[in-house]
Amino acid sequence: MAYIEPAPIKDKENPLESMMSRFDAAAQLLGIDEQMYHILKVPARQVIVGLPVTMDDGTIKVFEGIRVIHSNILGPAKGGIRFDPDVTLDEVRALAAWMTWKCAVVDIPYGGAKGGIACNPRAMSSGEIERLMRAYTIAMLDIFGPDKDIPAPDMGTSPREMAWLMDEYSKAKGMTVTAVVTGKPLVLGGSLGRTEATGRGVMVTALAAMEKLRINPYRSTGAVQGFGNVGSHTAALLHERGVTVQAISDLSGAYFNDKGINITEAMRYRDTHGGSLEGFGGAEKITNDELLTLPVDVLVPAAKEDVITMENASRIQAKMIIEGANGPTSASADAVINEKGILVAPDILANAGGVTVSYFEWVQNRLGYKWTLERVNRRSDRIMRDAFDKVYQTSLDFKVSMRIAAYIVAIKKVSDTYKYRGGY
Ligand SMILES: NC(=O)C1=CN([C@@H]2O[C@H](COP(=O)(O)OP(=O)(O)OC[C@H]3O[C@@H](n4cnc5c(N)ncnc54)[C@H](OP(=O)(O)O)[C@@H]3O)[C@@H](O)[C@H]2O)C=CC1
Ligand SMILES: O=C(O)CCC(=O)C(=O)O
Repeated sequence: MAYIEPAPIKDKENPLESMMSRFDAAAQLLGIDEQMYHILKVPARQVIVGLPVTMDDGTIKVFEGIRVIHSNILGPAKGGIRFDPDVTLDEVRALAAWMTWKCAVVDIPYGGAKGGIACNPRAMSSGEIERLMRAYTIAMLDIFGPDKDIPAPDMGTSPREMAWLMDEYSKAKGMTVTAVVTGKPLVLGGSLGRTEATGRGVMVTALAAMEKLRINPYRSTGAVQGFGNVGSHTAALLHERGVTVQAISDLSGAYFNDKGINITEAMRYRDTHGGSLEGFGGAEKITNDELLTLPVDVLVPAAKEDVITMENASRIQAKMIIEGANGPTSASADAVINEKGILVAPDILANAGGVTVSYFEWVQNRLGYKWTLERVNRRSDRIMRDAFDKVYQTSLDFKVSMRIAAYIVAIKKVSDTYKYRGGY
């Protein structure tokens, strides 16, 4: 297949540049005019706030809180909040744009947003994190809202933080507003299935890709980088569908067993050892880079951006890469990966199960009703499979990789919406 791909970026990449180079390639193929190009490129709103927080030792530390709304043309903006020491404005801008494209790929009525605070939640007490989250919520009171911008968890945040956000927002509004945030604990109006939804979508995508490559899951092997929300549930669900998951990892390193890792045991170990796999037995310790280059059928990067780069792309041996993380492949690695004939299900398709079930959570909150797990899973599986088929067919029609095809599907939907709405 002849691929039309973005030009490689020479210097160290940042996620925003990676996102933009794929966007440019797809926009060019679609023949987007210059005005529309600029409308789609520039974020609708970017907010940076200073957040003074009293630390446990009595000192006051000021954090920088970011929220970027890339687009709200399809509906309220939607996207997670990241707590990580490496958070930058460019990263959040890229993540917000990816949310716009992701929601369009799975055809849910949301725009894209993302939030981030540069902090190290592992080095903070629960009280310090709670005060930070509440301060961020108050600072974003005019930004957030069930019809405006609806946050959710991302790296370093979980249902616990979403509960604090919901509580602080509700107190400020003088009423309980469950639909202001998704990924909440069940008791506060969270949806059944949201915790494992992103991993489940990754699994559905991997099985669809295996079908195309005629790989029998029961005779297949996999490796998953990252063992947080996305990685651990992906590993568990792939295992449940017959895949021998030979390697898992977190920041402490990677753990390899060619007979397969016991994922339930690994999750239990992590949960009883301060959230880390450090010291996990029954596996050989390898590096995260070695995990990425294992000769497996399915590779799932589910940790963070730019882990598959020009430097290691030529050593990747997997038959398919199913992107659980946002932006795990640098744009400069695309051409090498494509030349090797590796099927890549891109982030804006493969990890869309999370926001899909977040959408279901918001719908349930607004209806004041609760769906069964069976209904949530059935509907999200169908959305994920339909999106996969649409992107796959687009890649055949345009003779491009699935990544560029996903951008084509998304950009077409968002630009058509702008054209019909007009008014600019
Ligand atoms: N949560 C969600 O619903 C969604 C998340 N995503 C994306 O998935 C990715 C992971 O998010 P999520 O699972 O929520 O995050 P979590 O914070 O729950 O987990 C992140 C995992 O990645 C590991 N990790 C971090 N840095 C590295 C590294 N350099 N090498 C190897 N492992 C590393 C962490 O290890 P340790 O625990 O040791 O720090 C942890 O196991 C992100 O890109 C996020 O944007 C995408 C869609 C939805
Ligand atoms: O569930 C959501 O609303 C957003 C999840 C998210 O941040 C993502 O898909 O990257």
